[in-house]
Amino acid sequence: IPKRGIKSSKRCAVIGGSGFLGRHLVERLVDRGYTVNVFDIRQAYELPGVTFHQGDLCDRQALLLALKEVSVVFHCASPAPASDDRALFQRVNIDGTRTVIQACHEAGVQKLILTSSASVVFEGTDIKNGREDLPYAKKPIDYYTETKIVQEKLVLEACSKEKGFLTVAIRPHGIFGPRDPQLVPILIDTARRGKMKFIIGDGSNLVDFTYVENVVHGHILAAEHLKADSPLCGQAYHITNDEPVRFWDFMSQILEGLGYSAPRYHLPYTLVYGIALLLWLMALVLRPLIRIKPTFTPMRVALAGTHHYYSCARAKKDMGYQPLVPLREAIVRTVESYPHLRKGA
Ligand SMILES: NC(=O)C1=CN([C@@H]2O[C@H](COP(=O)(O)OP(=O)(O)OC[C@H]3O[C@@H](n4cnc5c(N)ncnc54)[C@H](O)[C@@H]3O)[C@@H](O)[C@H]2O)C=CC1
Ligand SMILES: CC(C)CCC[C@@H](C)[C@H]1CC[C@H]2C3=C(CC[C@]12C)[C@@]1(C)CCC(=O)C[C@@H]1CC3
Repeated sequence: IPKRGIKSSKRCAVIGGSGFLGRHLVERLVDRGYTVNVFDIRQAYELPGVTFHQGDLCDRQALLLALKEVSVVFHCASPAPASDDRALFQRVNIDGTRTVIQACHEAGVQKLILTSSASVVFEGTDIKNGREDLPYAKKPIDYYTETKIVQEKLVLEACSKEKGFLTVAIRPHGIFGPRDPQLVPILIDTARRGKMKFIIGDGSNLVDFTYVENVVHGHILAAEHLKADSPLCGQAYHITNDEPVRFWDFMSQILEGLGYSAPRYHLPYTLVYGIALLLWLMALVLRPLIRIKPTFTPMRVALAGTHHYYSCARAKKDMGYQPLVPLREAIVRTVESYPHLRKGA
């Protein structure tokens, strides 16, 4: 029988706690006096006050061991978007999230905080100051996004005040910061291969990039404000730096900060998108024979060439969210954290 109510509210589990966001979240939770269980397919580090449970979140029995005595669960595990593996996304993000919800019920967990994504409403066309009531993308831009939509719906629909199980979804966008395995490493790899010479479109499109510590702050605020009588129950919240920036200015600042040239020449958006689509289709057809990983995927081109920034008004109103680290400072800290990616290093 689940024992709700007698557990410490500062005992939590972070599923995906070995990952980029997960580890920053774990570190902050420990600083705030939480006892943390990490559940992940890999153990990436050790930290006093943190117990590691290695396992796959699709394995309910393994999860149950990590959720024992836990009152709050943060679920921030996902296969990397770049894997582009439909079956894997379906298994982990959809079936696995069902298993997480079931295990939370069995273990008597009181709160589940999901890391969703602002991309659940993005279809490859402009979004300006988008609010959470925008409809989910009818034509999601890739398999990753398709399964993030289903995942978010599953978690929000599971919210039940009657059962004493409360859920909320955090939708960050373009997370960056120290130890990020995606944005900066992919950008620098592309530059090193001489492919960062072009700006896709006219370069004026505004986008949200969110410093990892601000994303962590949003998650902890959500967990601490999520109560049966709070407006957070079963809701989604955008968490960004609240400072939309030109996509190409942001990329240029990172590139120049690490000693690389910023892109200068312009290419028409529709041309690059068309080529990316063609390459993606070719890669799909050839997959049984050879695995090709194009750098400029349709998803990346759409992200690089359209406006997509989101309003955080709901998070400000319901949980008092304000970004802790402004964009300028966040870029400086990020650039300093990658000495090994500097030009010539
Ligand atoms: N990085 C970004 O820009 C954004 C990320 N997100 C979401 O934030 C969350 C965290 O992303 P990142 O930290 O960037 O990714 P990450 O790849 O660094 O971390 C994900 C973690 O999940 C773990 N994991 C994957 N499959 C698992 C499984 N079957 N069982 C247990 N653990 C598993 C991985 O081992 C990894 O440690 C994800 O849910 C992602 O969808 C949302 C918006 C933007
Ligand atoms: C090759 C260049 C045109 C772009 C290099 C940078 C990109 C790798 C990143 C720019 C925007 C990022 C982003 C994500 C991953 C990394 C970028 C494409 C996400 C897809 C990660 C997962 C999400 O939920 C949404 C993110 C949107 C922004």
